[in-house]
Amino acid sequence: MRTSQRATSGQSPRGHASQRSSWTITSHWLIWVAPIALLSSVRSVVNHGFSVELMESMMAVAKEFFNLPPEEKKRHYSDDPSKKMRLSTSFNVRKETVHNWRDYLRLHCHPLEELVQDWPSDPPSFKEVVSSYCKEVRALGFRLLGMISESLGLEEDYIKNVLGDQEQHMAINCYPACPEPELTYGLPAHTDPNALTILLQDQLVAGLQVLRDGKWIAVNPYPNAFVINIGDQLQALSNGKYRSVWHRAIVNSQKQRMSVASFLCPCNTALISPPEKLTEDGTHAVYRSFTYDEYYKKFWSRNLDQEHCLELFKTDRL
Ligand SMILES: O=C(O)CCC(=O)C(=O)O
Ligand SMILES: [Fe+2]
Repeated sequence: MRTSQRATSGQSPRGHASQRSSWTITSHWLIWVAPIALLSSVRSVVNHGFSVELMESMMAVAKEFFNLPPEEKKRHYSDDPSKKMRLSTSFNVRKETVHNWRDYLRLHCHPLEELVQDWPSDPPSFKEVVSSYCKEVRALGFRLLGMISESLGLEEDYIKNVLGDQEQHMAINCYPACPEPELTYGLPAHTDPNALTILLQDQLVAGLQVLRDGKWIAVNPYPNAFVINIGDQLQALSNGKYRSVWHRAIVNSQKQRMSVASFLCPCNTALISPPEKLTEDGTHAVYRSFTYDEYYKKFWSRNLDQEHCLELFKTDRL
């Protein structure tokens, strides 16, 4: 399913890959995650109350799925982004001319009971493990949103209420070993269009990088940690106080790498607009109000390598 293509950016994807992120939070994440996230918007969190066995089972079943024979997997293949369960490749094969070295299984996960029956039944434990994981990840995401609200001086449930009955999507990413890794990306630089992303990384193979002060920095796997990415919607809602993080995945010639990204997304009708509390001192709204539906359609109508989608919603552009 994959096609090797040249990366669009002239910059070497391997630059800075060996640097270790200094941002990993090793303890007291409940205390630290919100204030630190104000400064920069990707964090590794541990002591998160999430079952380590479940994290391991999730990664194991993800690997098992991608190790199935291609004939078995291909029944799930689709390039239609509106499908609620599909196996696909690269990012948006209908739009892009340059593809990336990634296969992924994308699942809509809420409401779980309505969706789970359409998920793969091979490996046999897939539905059970992934459903349990989705439930736990949702609860963790809500705890984080509560902390982020409070860090902005808002009620704990403010953001959760604004985002409505949140959608939840999952991308199980598989980046096979690539014979010419310097020519391509697993995923090129992008920000996540949703509110909050909870990323489970392969413990054995590194590949995630984030942009900080103009440099790409490796976020290497850390035992039992999740990486938390702020997405575009929290940037808009917080009037730019939280920033959605530019990140990318590089590939290597030796080993397949996996990651499991869980995306909490506002419901389609949620109105994304900064709370009065953040503008009452005369600070102007950086972005015009929009519904998530409007944003999401705009995001998927474009390529990942274009200007940041949020730029199109800036008030000083009107
Ligand atoms: O594989 C990774 O570490 C990053 C995945 C990612 O950014 C995504 O699925 O949006
Ligand atoms: Fe991402």
